[in-house]
Amino acid sequence: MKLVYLKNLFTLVWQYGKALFLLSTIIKIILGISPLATLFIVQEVINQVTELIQGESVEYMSVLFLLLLQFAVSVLISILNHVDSILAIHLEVRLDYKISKKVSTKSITVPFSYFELSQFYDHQNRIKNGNIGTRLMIPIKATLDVLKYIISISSYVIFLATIHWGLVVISLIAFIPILIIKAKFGSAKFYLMRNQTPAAREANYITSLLNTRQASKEIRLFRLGEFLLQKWSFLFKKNNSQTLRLARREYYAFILIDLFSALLYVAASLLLISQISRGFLAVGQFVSTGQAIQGAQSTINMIASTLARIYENQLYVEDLFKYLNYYEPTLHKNNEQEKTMSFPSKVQKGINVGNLSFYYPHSSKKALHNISFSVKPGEKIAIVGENGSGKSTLVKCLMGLYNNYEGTITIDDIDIQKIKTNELYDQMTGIFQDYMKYQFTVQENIGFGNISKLDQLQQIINTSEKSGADSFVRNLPKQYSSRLGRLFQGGYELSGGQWQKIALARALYKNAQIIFLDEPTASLDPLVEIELFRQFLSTTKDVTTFYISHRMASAKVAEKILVLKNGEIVESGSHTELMNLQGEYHRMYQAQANWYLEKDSS
Ligand SMILES: Nc1ncnc2c1ncn2[C@@H]1O[C@H](COP(=O)(O)OP(=O)(O)OP(=O)(O)O)[C@@H](O)[C@H]1O
Repeated sequence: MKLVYLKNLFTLVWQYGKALFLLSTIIKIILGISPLATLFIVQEVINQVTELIQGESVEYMSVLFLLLLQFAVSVLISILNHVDSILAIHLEVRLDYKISKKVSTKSITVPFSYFELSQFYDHQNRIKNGNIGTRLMIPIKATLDVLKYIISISSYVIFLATIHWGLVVISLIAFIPILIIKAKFGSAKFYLMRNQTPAAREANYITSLLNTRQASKEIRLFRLGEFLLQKWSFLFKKNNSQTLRLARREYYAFILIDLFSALLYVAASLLLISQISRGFLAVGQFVSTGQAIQGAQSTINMIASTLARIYENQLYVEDLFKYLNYYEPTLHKNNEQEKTMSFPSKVQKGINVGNLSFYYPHSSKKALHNISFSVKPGEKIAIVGENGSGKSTLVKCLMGLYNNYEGTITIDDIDIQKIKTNELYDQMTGIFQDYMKYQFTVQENIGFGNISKLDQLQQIINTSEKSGADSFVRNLPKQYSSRLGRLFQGGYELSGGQWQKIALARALYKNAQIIFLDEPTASLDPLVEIELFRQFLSTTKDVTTFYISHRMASAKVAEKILVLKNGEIVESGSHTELMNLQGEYHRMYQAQANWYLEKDSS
């Protein structure tokens, strides 16, 4: 058991809920002593009542006082238990909030390339499986419970020792096998869950496919329902049968433990009977000793289960802290402290890319190979090439999303890896192929492009006009306050092209010096695309623009065109230069032009 993670957890608890934790500890100590107090009171009550029945002179008031005391103690125990539960809930909610926030902060601060690692996804999934606060409270509550049980067992042992030392030995012998078996199964369960995560994640993915609107069209059209359901059943059953097998083995072991405990109980009873036959025990002592033996055995059982629970959950705690400290050295070329340079307030020389090569994590194939080019401030660059030629990868490297590349990317001779991340992103904007469709209002969807100006409605409207979104937003019932998407009540679904115009507006809303457009107009018809491009280029004259488009007619308007093939730049120049070259660009352009001509004449 690695106690260091448990210690880290307690440090956090101390940090976030010192008073709650202290109060809870005091309550556990009082509850730990309470069984001994109850035993003594019960013993006295029975002794005095027995004497009363036998006609011996006993003070009625003293019996009444003992009964009242017994009542008061049981009420106090009940109140303390409830207060303890309330304190635990407070602590749980606080921990859930603080640690969930830490986990989400981790997600938004790790390098983008972490999301290419499936083990990072699996780890994230394991951590977020269930309520974090509840899972963290289990070892905390359990540790405090162990403290309570140790106090209780000590008091039972002292009590039993006053009767006969053999009773102490019998009670303690029960402890060892119970502890071993429960710890063994606790760890087995955790490792099983860990091994099951990839299959569970895939099963969850299939469930989400079966339940989403987006997938439901293809599922019906291609009649995928039955196949996906079978795939899900296979994964589900595989995990379930492993879980059930372990549960069966665990319960067989528990049956053995119960048999062993029963045997020990018989031995203790024989010892008690021999004590009575030799006249060493009064009725009250006999009853309370019986209670003490049972109490000791059940407390031992509880200690063993609770320690096993701590063990099982400390593995979760370990997993959580490992996630919070997850660090993939190869994906961190420069940490934030080393990023000391500012982004030029106005780019003078431009961008220079030198011998850029890039591998995706855990991939042996180069996605980019020896890319070199330079771009003047305000220049409009089109990147063209066949599917998989490396266009999006190049754009992501230029955006600073990946930093584990070979070669250099500089802006006014400053290595982008040395520029403070916030400043870099303040000066860059863009729209991705898989842009987001935020299920929020239009104003938020566009305003997210410049979060500090989220409430500047007039500026949002101006930008929306530039992207061609304003005309249909005006027709929505609540215009810019209309919620988009169907996920929440009252949302309006847009067409693919309309969503794309909203995403384009979001990209334009930031006054950045560089803009990246990765197929920003794929959902628009060609004429609208060209018109939008012209409008866009005229309003963003000073902005250095990189755009990827599969429509060669759009690339034509660029000042410089980069032609990518298998991760390399095979040609670069203006449209006229490249057409004269009669190479790859010419081939692609002609192919598209012919296609349109053929379509026209048919
Ligand atoms: N996340 C990833 N992990 C591993 N390899 C990837 C990843 N994304 C892309 N690749 C690979 O990198 C190469 C370049 O992909 P990229 O997406 O940059 O191409 P593209 O030119 O933008 O293609 P498209 O026109 O289809 O969008 C491809 O071989 C692709 O398989």
